[in-house]
Amino acid sequence: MIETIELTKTYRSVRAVDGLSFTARPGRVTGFLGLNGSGKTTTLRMLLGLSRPTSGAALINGKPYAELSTPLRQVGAVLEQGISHPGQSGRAHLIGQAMLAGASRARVDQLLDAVGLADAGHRRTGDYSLGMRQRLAVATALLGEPQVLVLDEPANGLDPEGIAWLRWLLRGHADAGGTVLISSHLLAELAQLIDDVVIVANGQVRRATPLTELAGADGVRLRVRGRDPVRLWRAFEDAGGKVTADEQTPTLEVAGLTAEEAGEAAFHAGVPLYELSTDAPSLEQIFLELAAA
Ligand SMILES: Nc1ncnc2c1ncn2[C@@H]1O[C@H](COP(=O)(O)OP(=O)(O)OP(=O)(O)O)[C@@H](O)[C@H]1O
Repeated sequence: MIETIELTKTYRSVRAVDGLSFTARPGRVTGFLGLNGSGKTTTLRMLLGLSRPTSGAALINGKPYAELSTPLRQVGAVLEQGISHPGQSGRAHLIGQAMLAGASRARVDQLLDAVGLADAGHRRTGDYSLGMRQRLAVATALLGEPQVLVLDEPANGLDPEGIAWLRWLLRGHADAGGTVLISSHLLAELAQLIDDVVIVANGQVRRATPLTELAGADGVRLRVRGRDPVRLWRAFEDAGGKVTADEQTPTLEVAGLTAEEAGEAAFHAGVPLYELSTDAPSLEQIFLELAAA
């Protein structure tokens, strides 16, 4: 479980994180989304004890990172910066980290296999591609078999196959009861993966909701064309809809009514309809609207 409570971080005049409160729950993959500079990395760094909050709290399983008794066994992290020495092999890097996390060599080999680096384990990490470095970072995060995973832009540098692999891995972790928090500035990249979404802008939460409820009924617009647009307009407004017109065509756009309600209203007004369709905004559109400061 991950929780931030009124979390705030200021750098001189910049409020990088501004009273941020959200929860990422076990069994769920939570997407932490915002445009560049919205405060995601700063928040994750505070969760991982790499930066101290100006005020508020960032908690892993109910405690600040610094108070966790066995942090590497409770939380695994993939951060943007490289973590390994370029001259070291991937396997040597993992063995060094395994000692800190109290993990065995058998676990190192098992993880190299699980992240698709079994054949590249002996190669210098300096020669790894960005995607391979991301895979190594994921293996490092998993060493201590932590319940909580925090990943900052992990899809960076991964090809479609790598993204599919990451999705499979994180889904499995959450389905086994783990908590996964994953940041990105692209909703499209995560839409197939996440259960819940927390959208931030200017260091504040704009929306925290299950992904399936992000669009909500308010987001759906109807496109309606009929014989008498003026009477239709009035009928829809009388039924509680909010109507706008497309200037180029006699088509009305209606918010706040279902297709059934609009059809009934047109019928009662005695206006034949030529077209009635629903126009749901894409998740990306909604995200961009919410994320724009
Ligand atoms: N060490 C620092 N000193 C001063 N300002 C900082 C520092 N770290 C972050 N900031 C500022 O805080 C704000 C939030 O930055 P942060 O890196 O958390 O955003 P982000 O959402 O992770 O962005 P991105 O998607 O580009 O990684 C930005 O305005 C940034 O310039």
